[in-house]
Amino acid sequence: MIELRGVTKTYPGGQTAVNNLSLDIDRGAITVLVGPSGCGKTTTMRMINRMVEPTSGAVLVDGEDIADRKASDLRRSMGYVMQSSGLMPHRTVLDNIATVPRLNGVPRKDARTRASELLEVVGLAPDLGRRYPAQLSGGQQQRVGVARALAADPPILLMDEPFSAVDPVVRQELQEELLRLQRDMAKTIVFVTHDIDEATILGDKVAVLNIGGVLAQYATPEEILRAPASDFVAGFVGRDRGFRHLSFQEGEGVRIHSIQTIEVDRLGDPDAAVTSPWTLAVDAGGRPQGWVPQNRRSAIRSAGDLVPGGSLYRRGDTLRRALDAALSAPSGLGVAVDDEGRVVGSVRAGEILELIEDARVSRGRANYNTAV
Ligand SMILES: Nc1ncnc2c1ncn2[C@@H]1O[C@H](COP(=O)(O)OP(=O)(O)OP(=O)(O)O)[C@@H](O)[C@H]1O
Repeated sequence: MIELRGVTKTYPGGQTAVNNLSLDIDRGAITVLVGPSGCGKTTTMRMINRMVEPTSGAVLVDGEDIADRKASDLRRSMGYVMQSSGLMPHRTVLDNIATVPRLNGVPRKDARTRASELLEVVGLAPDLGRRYPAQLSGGQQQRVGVARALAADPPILLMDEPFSAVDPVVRQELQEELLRLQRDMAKTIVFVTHDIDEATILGDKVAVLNIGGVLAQYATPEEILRAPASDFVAGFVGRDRGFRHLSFQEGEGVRIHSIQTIEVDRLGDPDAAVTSPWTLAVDAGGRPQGWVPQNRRSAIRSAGDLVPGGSLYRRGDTLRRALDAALSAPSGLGVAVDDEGRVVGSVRAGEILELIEDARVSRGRANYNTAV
């Protein structure tokens, strides 16, 4: 566990970046520090590996004051991933990943073997290991940055805006990858971001900081969305928080209705019945391909003529996914699929809203009153 005990950092020149911050960071979990630009996130993180020394207060790791540890040893026991991947441009990807193990005395061959394994762990092809960082895309560089931070198998991983320089699609992939890795690794991860969505997706716990490194709220993402502790937090969490909170509500009770389907191969067959206002076209494996509106049946003769579908709801997904499936479907019928992606039926927005309302009521009035 990492404990910040009344930590303050005033930079030379008088800027107080972090003011009397106390925080217990759980072992084996992802703790996200989030807040507006300049609120002291990076300073806080850097006090954990002594890249920045606190002006007062203490940081403890497993009960030991890190001021008593040699800074270079401490840093090697913590992986560090930055926004710009921070890779050394004149070294190959493999050598970059092997850097810290080499510094720790691991023989070159062993360090490179481990580096190759790590490339695979972070989802990169082995042949990329021979390239130089400039020959990789931004997203690939960030993956290498993660591999390098993991190379010495440190119990603690510090990640400072590691995914903010890549486009939203790659960013989502990297977030999913990190969560997948974390399920196996169970590292103690401290993750800095200014993006509240990223914070709520990744964090087991989220610390919202205000300017001056003042802790505004420290709670689970679910709680921060449901019950922001102050106007500042509510404002920072921003719009759609009610909707985003649905990400934390299980969609198990969602009713699945039967749905009329037609195989795409039969679209050209005028005898193939389309009796519902909207019929879902499926491939031979039963996977959804798009919609046939009854009033345009004659114009839809092949897969290319179909009206595109919306998002899909898998059984067990959250209420947010269920509602999104229903709202994004042109038919108003959210398509529900099984784990293999085969259509199992449809879900309806009105029923999902009823479930949301039921859940709200059963959470209890007192609880809800603190949320609004
Ligand atoms: N080396 C430094 N010397 C003086 N002031 C600094 C130094 N580093 C940071 N600061 C100031 O301390 C405050 C907090 O900076 P910090 O980088 O920790 O914030 P942050 O929340 O990580 O910001 P961002 O999201 O913009 O990266 C800012 O006002 C910043 O200008």
